[in-house]
Amino acid sequence: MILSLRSLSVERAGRALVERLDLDVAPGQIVGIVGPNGSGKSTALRCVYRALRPSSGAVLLDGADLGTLSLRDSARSVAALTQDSHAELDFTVEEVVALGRTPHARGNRALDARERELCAGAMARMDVSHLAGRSVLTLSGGERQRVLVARALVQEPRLLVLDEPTNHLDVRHQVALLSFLRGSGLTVLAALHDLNLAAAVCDRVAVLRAGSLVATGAPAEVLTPELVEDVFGVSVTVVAHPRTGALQLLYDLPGGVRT
Ligand SMILES: Nc1ncnc2c1ncn2[C@@H]1O[C@H](COP(=O)(O)OP(=O)(O)OP(=O)(O)O)[C@@H](O)[C@H]1O
Repeated sequence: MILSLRSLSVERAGRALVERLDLDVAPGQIVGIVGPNGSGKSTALRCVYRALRPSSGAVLLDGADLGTLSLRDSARSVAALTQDSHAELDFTVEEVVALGRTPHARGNRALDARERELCAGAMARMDVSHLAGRSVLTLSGGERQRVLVARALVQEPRLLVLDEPTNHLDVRHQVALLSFLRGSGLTVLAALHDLNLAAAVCDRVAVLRAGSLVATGAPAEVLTPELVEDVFGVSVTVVAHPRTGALQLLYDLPGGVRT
């Protein structure tokens, strides 16, 4: 396993935000964490990218307790796109993407040819090459999100942690990002709100409710109408996509056909 959460618990102000969470991510797998607002998805991810220290339990990276690694060593292995990824400095897009190489750099050296190519490739992949010289302060939410994904990619991590990666992205860029992840061979742990996107992209889905794991497994096993009703309080019909066969959750929205 690249990543194992072992009985991970996080408490704040006497309340368990995450409670005895066990979760494994194998090499090349995409594992999604889904759950209602406030169920502990971001809190669990924060422990993986070391913005939070667990109250008990452990995060193992390649079998080693993450808490025993230096921050620099773990940053070489784990890249994160977070809910609080700030790009508040007046850097250009190109400069922000290049910052992804920081954990691998010795001293203040310039990027070598391979790294420059890596940055250019990640910017092209995320469709931000045309923004290279722009200040990140002037970007739209979705453009900024794509720049931050490019920065995480140039980190060449063993594990990519993504907290709501499709936030702010238009449909085209959502599909492009998820198709890229699917074909990339990257090992990914992602918190996702959209259950259809989770079903389309994840090898395994973990469902959290009030900090506890209620189900884990392949999307088709886990995302049943019963579970979605029980955990999210929403009634759904599950169908197979008529062309691709992919699992689709149809929400019973009010209204029906307008006449
Ligand atoms: N520092 C903190 N102190 C107290 N409570 C906190 C703290 N950080 C988060 N929480 C609470 O912990 C719970 C879990 O938060 P978290 O951000 O992990 O949820 P989430 O599943 O990612 O939610 P969302 O879907 O809304 O992004 C929430 O109820 C939140 O208010």
